[in-house]
Amino acid sequence: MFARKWRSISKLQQIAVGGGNFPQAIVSKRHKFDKREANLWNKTNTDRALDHFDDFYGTFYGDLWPSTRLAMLSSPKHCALVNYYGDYDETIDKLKNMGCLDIQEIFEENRLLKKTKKRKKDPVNMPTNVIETSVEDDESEDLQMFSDERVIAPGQPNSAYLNFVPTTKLKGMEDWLEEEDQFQYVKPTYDFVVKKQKDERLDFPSLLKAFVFPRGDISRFPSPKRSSLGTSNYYLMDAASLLPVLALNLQATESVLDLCAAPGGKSLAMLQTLYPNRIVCNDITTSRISRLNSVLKQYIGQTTTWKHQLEVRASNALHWSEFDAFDKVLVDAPCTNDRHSVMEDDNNYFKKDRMKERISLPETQSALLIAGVRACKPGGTIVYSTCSLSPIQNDGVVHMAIKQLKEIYKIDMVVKDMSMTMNHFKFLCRFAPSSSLRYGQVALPSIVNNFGPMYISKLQRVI
Ligand SMILES: C[S@@+](CC[C@H](N)C(=O)[O-])C[C@H]1O[C@@H](n2cnc3c(N)ncnc32)[C@H](O)[C@@H]1O
Repeated sequence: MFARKWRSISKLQQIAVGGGNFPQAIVSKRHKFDKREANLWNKTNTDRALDHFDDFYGTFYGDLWPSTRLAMLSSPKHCALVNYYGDYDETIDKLKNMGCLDIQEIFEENRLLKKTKKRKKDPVNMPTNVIETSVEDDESEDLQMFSDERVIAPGQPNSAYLNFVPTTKLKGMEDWLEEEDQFQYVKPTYDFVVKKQKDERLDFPSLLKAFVFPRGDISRFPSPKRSSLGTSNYYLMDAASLLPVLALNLQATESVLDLCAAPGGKSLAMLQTLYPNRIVCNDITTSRISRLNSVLKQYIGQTTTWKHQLEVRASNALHWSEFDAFDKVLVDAPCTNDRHSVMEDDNNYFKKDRMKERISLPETQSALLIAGVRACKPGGTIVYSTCSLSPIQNDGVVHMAIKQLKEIYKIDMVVKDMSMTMNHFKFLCRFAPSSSLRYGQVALPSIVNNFGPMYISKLQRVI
């Protein structure tokens, strides 16, 4: 632990505490590391974020952390989301000619490949007439391999970090409390069980087309071009941001709420499916709503397709009052935005005077998820996502929300296990092993395909 902290402070600071190249034992005798003191040194916000991540994620993700760290400190990759409302076919051809890969095509190929591999494993018992059977058969095999419903029982590993530090406890700690210090307040919650079911088969929306450069290729997309309709031909976004939208498994004529929608990348991806018969894009921040509106103008343009179906709302989701109303709800919550936190000093959650706000994020996220569930119809689907690797902001929030939904609102939830589905996206993202998470999947940035971080948890409201 000391070694990690030691590496994360600058050479100058090491010398200042009598270190330099001194063996750690000598250094630690001369100067015991003090978190409070370290934070008083002149560190930038990004330094503080990295220190925090080295400690917290280093412990949680183990061997996967150094390569994730390297990727987060390197230039991110993008995908090009083709705009249905701007030279769609021509853009697809252009992207293919540039050597880009069609995410949808590879996803479907992987699904078929997996089916073929399974058959090869057991050729003797395989009746010859099923060799060309449909993809659905493959999914049903998965179902057999996988128990239909699993109950996460109290006392299983990882359950210990699932309570938050109450913000009332923060008094007097404003200068130095780390997110990980929330652990010291944590008591295991062994008083309820969470049901987990295998996720349904994902239908990749046929019109949703997004392209990436192959693995290891760090080419950049040219800026989007104006199409013949005046709209832009593609939207550049993190490919991992498509995962929460895909996890919703949108179907034609469904109603969708994007509770924290701005600046609108995921809303735009939903619109590209042409599926929803109603879509509400909500956000609390006026300036970000303006960005959302300009994205919609730039990409949807003058089309009347969405005139009566698309609504942009500027409201605080915590006061949402339209209950039991939507088939699908996306809660893409505000979070520490880890990539931003290690790269940009401005608007950084690790700024000293934002400490309270940062530490209270899980409570806010949990309240937003609860609002999203209450806005969803019974039987409907809710996807919770963040672009943080923090187990507290991810699984911790989902756990807390499920518990409160049950206790306060008498709403039962089921967690959908998306691990099988996400297997088909391994060409795109590197996922943390399922054993490290209980309620979702997390895409870890990797230098060969630098997307993410992105955590996704899929829930179904039972009643
Ligand atoms: C991660 S960003 C959303 C990104 C967006 N989904 C996208 O794909 O472009 C989180 C958003 O949550 C919004 N937000 C934070 N608190 C909120 C609240 N109480 N109600 C509604 N929106 C909120 C922020 O303004 C921010 O735009």
